[in-house]
Amino acid sequence: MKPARRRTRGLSGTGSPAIDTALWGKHVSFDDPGEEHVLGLPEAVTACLFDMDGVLTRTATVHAAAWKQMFDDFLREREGEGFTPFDPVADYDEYVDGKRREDGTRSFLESRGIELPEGSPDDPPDASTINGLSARKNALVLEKLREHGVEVYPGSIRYVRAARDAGLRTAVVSSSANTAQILDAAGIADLFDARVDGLTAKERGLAGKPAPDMFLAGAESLGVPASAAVVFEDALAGVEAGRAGGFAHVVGVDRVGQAEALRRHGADVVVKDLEELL
Ligand SMILES: O=P(O)(O)OC[C@H]1O[C@@H](O)[C@H](O)[C@@H](O)[C@@H]1O
Repeated sequence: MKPARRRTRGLSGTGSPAIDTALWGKHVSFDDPGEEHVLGLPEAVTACLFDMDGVLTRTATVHAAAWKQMFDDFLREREGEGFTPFDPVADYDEYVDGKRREDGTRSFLESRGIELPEGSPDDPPDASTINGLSARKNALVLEKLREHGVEVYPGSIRYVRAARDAGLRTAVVSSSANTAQILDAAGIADLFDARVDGLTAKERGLAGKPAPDMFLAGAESLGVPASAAVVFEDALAGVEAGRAGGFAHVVGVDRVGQAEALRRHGADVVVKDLEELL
């Protein structure tokens, strides 16, 4: 596949130094000051891998609320009213965001020194197991989504369309086992050539983020090497996965004021919304 088209920016001859793209959120010097790389991407990029919750859809906050409700109920039952509640920003970002459901449950409990048996995937929501708590959280997410519907980030959707118009291939790479339903509910499923999600990861035995496996599988399903693909992520575990996979570029999407942490975990650039790259 050909690299994305470049367009001339008309700055040649202005005597400007190499373009210091404030747009990218960090200093990036292009070789030729007369050219702007399409959509803020390095020239070698032919494919875009988008995380979903928090990048394409406003569902990260729905997940965070469901995690809080589930963990707070669990902690209250276990420790009484004096329990330390789940912090929907700090705990969510650090232990849960971007990870597959059971990994999120395990990781937060570990942070509190709580060990529970794994149980089995068909454990009911009232089972005191990793699978049981995960089922409880999923029931809450589905209830909230049914109640409120799914909203997209319009700037992200414009960006995905522009990427496709520029000849780039697109995939969704999300840890969520509810990805297909959420894309359908948002009416954006047809904007992607491939999908790797929590269910496919389980079926194919792929390690979850922060391991790079899901993104590598996304690139493979688009028929491109990691060196030709860019990762768009809002989660610390997600940018870490992008960095670990050796992708051409990792764009951190900062919806909650954690730009510095996204950079530390592997983002090459951080934007507040993909609109900034258009
Ligand atoms: O519970 P689901 O829908 O399978 O999603 C798993 C995880 O998917 C990720 O995309 C979200 O960032 C997490 O918050 C969420 O917990």
